[in-house]
Amino acid sequence: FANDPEDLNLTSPVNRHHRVILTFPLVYCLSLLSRSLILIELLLQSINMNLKCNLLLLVICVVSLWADHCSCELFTAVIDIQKSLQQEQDLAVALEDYVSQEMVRLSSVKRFAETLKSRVKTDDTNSTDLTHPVYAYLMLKRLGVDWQEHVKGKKEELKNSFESRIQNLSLPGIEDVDGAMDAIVRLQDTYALPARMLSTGKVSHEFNFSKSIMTADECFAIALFAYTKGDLYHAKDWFSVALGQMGDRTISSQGLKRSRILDYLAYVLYKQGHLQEALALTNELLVLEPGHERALNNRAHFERQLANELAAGGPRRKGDTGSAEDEEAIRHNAPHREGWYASAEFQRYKRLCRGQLLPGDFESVASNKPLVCRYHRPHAYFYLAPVKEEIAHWRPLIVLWHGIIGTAETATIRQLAEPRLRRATVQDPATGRLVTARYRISKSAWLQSVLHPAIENLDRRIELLTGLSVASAEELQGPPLVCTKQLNKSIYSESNLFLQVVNYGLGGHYEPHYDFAHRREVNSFERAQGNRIATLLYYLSDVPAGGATVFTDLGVRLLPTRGSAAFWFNLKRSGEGEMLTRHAACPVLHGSKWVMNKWFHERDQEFRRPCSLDSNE
Ligand SMILES: O=C(O)CCC(=O)C(=O)O
Ligand SMILES: [Fe+2]
Repeated sequence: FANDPEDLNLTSPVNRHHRVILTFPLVYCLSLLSRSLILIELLLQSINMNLKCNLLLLVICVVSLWADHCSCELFTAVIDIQKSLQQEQDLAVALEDYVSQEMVRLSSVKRFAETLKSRVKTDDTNSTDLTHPVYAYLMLKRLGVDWQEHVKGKKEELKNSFESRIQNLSLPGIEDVDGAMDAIVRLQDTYALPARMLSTGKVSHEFNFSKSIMTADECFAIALFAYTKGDLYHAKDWFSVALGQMGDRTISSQGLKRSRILDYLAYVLYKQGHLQEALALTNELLVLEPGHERALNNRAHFERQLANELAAGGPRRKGDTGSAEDEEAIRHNAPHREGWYASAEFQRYKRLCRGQLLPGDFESVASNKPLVCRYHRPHAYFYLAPVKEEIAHWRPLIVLWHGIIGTAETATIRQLAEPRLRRATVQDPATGRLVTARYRISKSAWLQSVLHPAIENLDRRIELLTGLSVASAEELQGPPLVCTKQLNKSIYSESNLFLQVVNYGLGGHYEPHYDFAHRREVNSFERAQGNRIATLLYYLSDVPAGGATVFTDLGVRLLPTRGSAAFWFNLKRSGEGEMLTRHAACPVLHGSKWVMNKWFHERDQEFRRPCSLDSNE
């Protein structure tokens, strides 16, 4: 059977060449890429058919160029995506130039072909003549070299000049389109957004981009993306929307066939146990393409299954009916959700991101103290301008300090960080190596205090505010943990003040984690500076939708506001990690989220935050 439910890969209508389709632009947040490709398509249509093949090559060449040269992972920082918008015009001009040069070249090739043809007609050379060395030489030259020079030489020349021109642009790559699709599906999953809503550019009640209505092709590509990842739940949603966007058409303007969507959708429905619906769609497909072999097989298979079920006493319990409960069950059973993504913690994380608070959230187990907002004067420095402190949680203490960093300061820091942004990494606990990961989508830059007086001022302010020393605060980006082995104490006290500035990407997030290192981790912070005793997380931007910082074990949700900072101790006074500080950055739904981390280390805090004999403190 084509549709053996045990064998997804074999029966799946997806094959490798679908990856090409996946490279097409689909997501409004990468609309520049989408428009570039539409431009290519328009150029294709507007010129004569002879050029079509040639230009198809051009498209392939552009796509492969993107794949080759762009390892910059634009999707991992919104600021980079914004910058690449400027490239669109340059790409359009480069393509237009290339097309006109190609047209000149092709007309010369055409002329050459005509000359050859007329020569053949008038030439009376016969095979005996070719025993003559001069005749033979002329003929061999003509056929061996001359035509190649005419056709191949110029082509290479044009292609190379076009390629080098394109290489100077930092265009998005295939990984960016994949990253954008991944982001869409992540946002959909985290914030429980229906594909229909997203397809019209609506990510929340406040944000509705009517400019960004997705076409059937664009929805289909996201569906395929989810499908290839084994995420049938979201694939089904997007295939359905793609079908809806087709209206009555049997083929879209970009060549997507209705039958193809029906094929996938029927299969996904079947995999989810919705036999009746799968059969209905397969029948619809067969009306369009009566000879469709897989559909014929499938129909027979579905009918047999339905008959078996009927014989066994009607449809299976809930499940074939597409009820909400069943959807939920499928969602949990979907292959890619096993383990972590199906865990209670991940569900709690998503709930907190959505802002669905439950009784007990924000409440300290060990304290009945009410949460308060107050003016805080930890030092005489703050006498005239007290800090606006909001207690978000008592034990462990998590506070928000509002207006702790000015708008001009946030702008300066963002400017300093921008050219230094690199894809954020995480440490592989087993090897100690820094690696990129899907669970952390952002770019970060490390700024030294001496870089700008604004940072030095800030450091002084936070030393007075937290009572902690910044002398052992985080060192160098690459790789900070490994570096601790090589750096000695004197280096720390000289180049001590580093800040990590982060710009999140599309749907950018950082899944639940601890900021402190576990003892079992290779290269844990222990050696030179000690572990990360506390975190100060500055918010350098507002985030219009999404992007909250959530503490999954405490049920605490902090909303970023430009100029505020969150502070908490990662370690107990005994030096043990505070396991309740597990926290995460929720996916950014809309906007460009900037944060800055200051990680304080244990060293130099001995007298500022002395140990306690109480192991719980
Ligand atoms: O951006 C946030 O909200 C949290 C960031 C964070 O936890 C981190 O960078 O370690
Ligand atoms: Fe963190």
